[in-house]
Amino acid sequence: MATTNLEKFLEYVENNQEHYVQRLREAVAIPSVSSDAAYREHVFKMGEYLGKLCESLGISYEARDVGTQELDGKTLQLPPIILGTYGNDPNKPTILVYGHYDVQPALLEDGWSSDPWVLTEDSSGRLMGRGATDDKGPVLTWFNIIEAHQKLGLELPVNLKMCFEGMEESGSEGLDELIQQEADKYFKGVDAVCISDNYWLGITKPCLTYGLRGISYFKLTVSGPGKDLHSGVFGGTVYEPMTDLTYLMGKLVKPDGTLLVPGIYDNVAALTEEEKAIYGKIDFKMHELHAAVESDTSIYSSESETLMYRWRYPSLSLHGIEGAFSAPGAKTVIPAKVHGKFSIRSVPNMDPERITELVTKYLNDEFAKLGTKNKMTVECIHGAKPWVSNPDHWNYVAAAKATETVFNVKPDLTREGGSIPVTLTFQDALNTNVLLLPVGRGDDGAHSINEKLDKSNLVSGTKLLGAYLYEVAAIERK
Ligand SMILES: C[C@H](N)C(=O)N[C@@H](Cc1c[nH]cn1)C(=O)O
Ligand SMILES: [Zn+2]
Ligand SMILES: [Zn+2]
Repeated sequence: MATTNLEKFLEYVENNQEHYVQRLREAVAIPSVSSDAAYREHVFKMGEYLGKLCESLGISYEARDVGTQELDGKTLQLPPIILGTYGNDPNKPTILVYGHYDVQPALLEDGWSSDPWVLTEDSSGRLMGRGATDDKGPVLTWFNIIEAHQKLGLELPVNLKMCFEGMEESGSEGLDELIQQEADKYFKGVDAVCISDNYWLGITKPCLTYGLRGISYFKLTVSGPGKDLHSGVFGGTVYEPMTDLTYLMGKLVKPDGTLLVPGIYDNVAALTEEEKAIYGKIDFKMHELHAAVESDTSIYSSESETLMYRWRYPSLSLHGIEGAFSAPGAKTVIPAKVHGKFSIRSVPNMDPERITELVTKYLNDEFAKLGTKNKMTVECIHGAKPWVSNPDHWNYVAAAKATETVFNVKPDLTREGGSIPVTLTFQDALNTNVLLLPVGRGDDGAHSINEKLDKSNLVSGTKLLGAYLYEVAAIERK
């Protein structure tokens, strides 16, 4: 029997694994941390790296300047949004793929086993390095797919449009405006959107993801003394910013995860019997969660409750305190100004503006009760709305078929607790279906130390996303 183009493609990918690992190694070596001004030049370098890939593969592209941002009192140039176009055949569907080329911060001293900017492969084929799974590995698969087709002398079955940003981990600044402006220009004619920027639930079963929580990220600042002070000389005689701040942070959430901000649960969508039934059918086991977090400190003992509190109820996490003493040793200091960082993961039908109002009022009320002479401010520094898509759409049917081709299994339909600001913007501004089609596993450790992507997932993910394009081209789209 004649070999199909898809079969040729799958075989090519299988035979070129080391090339894909090498490409990921080059990308991981660029520390493109978007949240830290000191790393901004590297975010630009990563954008240039993708631009060069586009050039080498004949992808027509533009590195779109989206202006500046204010960060820590400085005006910084925002990294460009890479817009690429590959193919323009009116007889083919057009798929828009999105990903991000910025990463979370990473320091060896955080506890990494090796340099986070050097991709390290262990004996089990785990490719460890910051951005390996979030989101450099998945972004590179789109280039791997185009390259494989060129080497094989094959056309892609679809037209591809690409949108890769360098600010996703810091609120996607500049992207929403660009999408609104370009909805009827660059993005015109897009039939569906595919994003690979999340993970399987566990470590073996692939999934398609149709919902995400939103995020409201807050900075709570308390200041008093004009400079850091000696705690022996001044302790007990001045109001201490850290004392006020930690008191307030302790008033935000209970250890069992309950949010303490009055009114915060008011708009949370009610749980229907129909929705409740979904959770029991998902292939997910508590031991997989325990393995992923490397402890058994889960709040809920059942799989269903755990999934509900990850996907459909809000959570509040305390992330850190900027300005506080945190080095080794025993410095006896009273920090003069401290910034507490926390975020709320929001769910349908919570509204970001209402969240900010409720949090601000609550913290001001609680601060007033302290009777301190220090000053307090609170601001939401970035946010994203929750997103839910229609998993019955042909885009999901095509992805499910591709999953069966590559993994020989029907994927689970999942939601996820993380946030990708652009999902809802694409859905609304382009009036199109958005699909999340993950490459990595639930234990990849995105945002954590020792982030990894298994080599087998890099390879199967490249096959999956390529097979998805074939299914999109073949499916009845209405
Ligand atoms: C799910 C995606 N890969 C991701 O990690 N998103 C981030 C977005 C974000 C928002 N503020 C900072 N980063 C997340 O969910 O934390
Ligand atoms: Zn991330
Ligand atoms: Zn991501």
